Amino acid sequence: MTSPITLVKAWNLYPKKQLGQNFLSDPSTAEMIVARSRILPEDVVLEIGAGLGALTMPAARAAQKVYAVDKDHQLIELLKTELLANRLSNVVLMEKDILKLDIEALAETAAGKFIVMGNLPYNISSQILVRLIRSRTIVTRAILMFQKELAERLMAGPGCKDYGRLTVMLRYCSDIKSLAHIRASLFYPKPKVDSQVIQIKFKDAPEYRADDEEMLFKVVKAAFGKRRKTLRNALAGSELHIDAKIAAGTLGNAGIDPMRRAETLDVEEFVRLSNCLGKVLND
Ligand SMILES: C[S@@+](CC[C@H](N)C(=O)[O-])C[C@H]1O[C@@H](n2cnc3c(N)ncnc32)[C@H](O)[C@@H]1O
Repeated sequence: MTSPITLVKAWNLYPKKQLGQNFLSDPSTAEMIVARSRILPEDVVLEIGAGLGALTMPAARAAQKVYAVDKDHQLIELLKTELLANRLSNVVLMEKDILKLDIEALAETAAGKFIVMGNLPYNISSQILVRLIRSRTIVTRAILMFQKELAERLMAGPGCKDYGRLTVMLRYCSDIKSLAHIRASLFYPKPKVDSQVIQIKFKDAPEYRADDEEMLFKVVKAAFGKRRKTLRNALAGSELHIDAKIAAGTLGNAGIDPMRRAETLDVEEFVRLSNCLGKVLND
């Protein structure tokens, strides 16, 4: 792997802050991440934000095929040359905004298990995660690098200040674990904070199934939208368009004290609440 500083200078590029361009500059760290990802020769990988190819190249050596997506035209051109120089012919480069990519359609064309990986642009990490949760029937696993703060939020348990909307959505449909901690000094340019690599393994079926998943995600969003408020007030002043009386009654039916706050509820309680609210709204 040619160092990012050398490549960036040779191609007269400037890392773009608005695209979250902090390139992993240590090849052994990239190798370690791919090794811990346990990619098999039959696997197909979708890499989000390929950049200068730090993860693309070791992933291509491990997998059957890699779809490497990046929005930046210059980086795609550069990576084309790097892949040729490294004789890697199983990478399909895609110059595309990941938020506009039809992941389901791509996965359907893939003959093999579909694994998503990436050192995510920090400014759209949460949006990407929500998209993956919605596309999870076709994604076996995701191995994603996040800024440490977001990673800690994703791994938090009920009662913690970091526990939030994405934590509950992920806990509902996946098992997650930390694969590695990566120091900020291993990126160019150096970001302000360290990163963490997390593996998200989507469950075949949730342990506590919501009758209506969209309703569950709306309830979770509403509850954490005003996390300082009691659940009764958070739900009442939300996009669910229910008043405080209905909110309190529904919480009571679900066996949840209306005076509790969102961060104290576990996934099973959110599912119960969403199922009760679905019944009330459909009556
Ligand atoms: C943190 S860098 C990671 C680069 C490389 N994977 C690495 O580890 O060194 C994030 C990459 O995502 C790309 N990117 C940013 N926004 C994107 C978007 N909406 N769609 C696709 N790629 C995007 C950036 O151009 C950048 O190359």
